[in-house]
Amino acid sequence: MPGGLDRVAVIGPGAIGTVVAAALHEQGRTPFIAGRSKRPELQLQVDDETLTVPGPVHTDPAESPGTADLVFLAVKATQTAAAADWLAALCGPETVVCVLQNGVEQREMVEPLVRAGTVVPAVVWFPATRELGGPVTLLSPPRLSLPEAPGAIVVEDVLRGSRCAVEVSTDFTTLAWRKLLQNAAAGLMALTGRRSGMYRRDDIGRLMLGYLEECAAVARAEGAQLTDDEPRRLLDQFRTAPVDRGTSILADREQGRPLEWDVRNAVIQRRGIVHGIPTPISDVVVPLLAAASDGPG
Ligand SMILES: NC(=O)C1=CN([C@@H]2O[C@H](COP(=O)(O)OP(=O)(O)OC[C@H]3O[C@@H](n4cnc5c(N)ncnc54)[C@H](OP(=O)(O)O)[C@@H]3O)[C@@H](O)[C@H]2O)C=CC1
Ligand SMILES: CC(C)(CO)C(=O)C(=O)O
Repeated sequence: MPGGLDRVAVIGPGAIGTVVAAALHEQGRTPFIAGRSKRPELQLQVDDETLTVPGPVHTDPAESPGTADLVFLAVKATQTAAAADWLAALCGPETVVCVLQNGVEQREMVEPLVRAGTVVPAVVWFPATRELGGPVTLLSPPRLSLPEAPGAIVVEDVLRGSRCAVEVSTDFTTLAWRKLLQNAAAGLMALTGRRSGMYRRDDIGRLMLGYLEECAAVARAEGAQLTDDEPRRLLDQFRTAPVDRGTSILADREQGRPLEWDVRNAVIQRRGIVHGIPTPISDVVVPLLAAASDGPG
């Protein structure tokens, strides 16, 4: 981690963490890399180019170089608690923690683990995949949305001019829920073991529209400005995507890892209860995802 004002760290050098680490490295801001599995370096495949981010990936919080100015947290939401020692080792009162995770509850989940510092959620719009033991592949240009909030300016400054675009929004609630709808619907792929092509089926299209209407009703109650045609627009987006386009929750299912069913799907059910909005499709989808993830059996 370089000295001065650019002490940047990435916790969780997986698909998303590697993309951000590469964007930082290309800008001369090579981050300190905090992970779970030892590796000498990170590799990112972008079209025909392979970018290498010098490591190593540190796996012991005792190896922390001290507090960072900016920490990107890119572990899965199911892994956040296990990354608490890294957060403790890298965060001081001036540290900004930018949470690169799906969901709408990043602050509630991460703030209790950051004893000092400011937590800023981000919407991660780009897909990236990670082969076990292999490089990460970037599938579309990296783009983040952040709320107009303390700390967002630090993220914007650090990534300015890099391959990872940062947008600071005055209506983050709408963006975060729009992305959550996308993730909730993508969760159906983890149930079928199929990719985007499955949304072209009429029966799945009807199920998805009903599910998205339900999610949109909860999102609106939470303050998101979603238009009536949002569910149809999203369905069309999934139907026109390449048939083999996956999603990180499907990758987790295929690799036998715990699924982010709580932050991506159950949250709609939970917030529906708060607002008195029925969520009959979630009431079927969520237990199936939870059981697929956590068993028993
Ligand atoms: N992949 C995608 O296309 C997108 C993902 N997202 C979201 O981004 C977040 C990150 O997802 P993604 O990058 O796909 O996940 P990955 O599984 O690819 O990466 C997670 C990384 O965190 C590491 N890790 C696990 N536990 C710890 C720990 N205790 N301390 C430090 N590092 C740890 C993992 O290590 P190990 O190598 O040992 O597994 C892995 O390198 C998720 O919330 C996801 O929903 C959002 C948009 C797109
Ligand atoms: C690919 C994308 C952007 C949409 O599903 C995603 O958020 C994920 O894979 O988790």
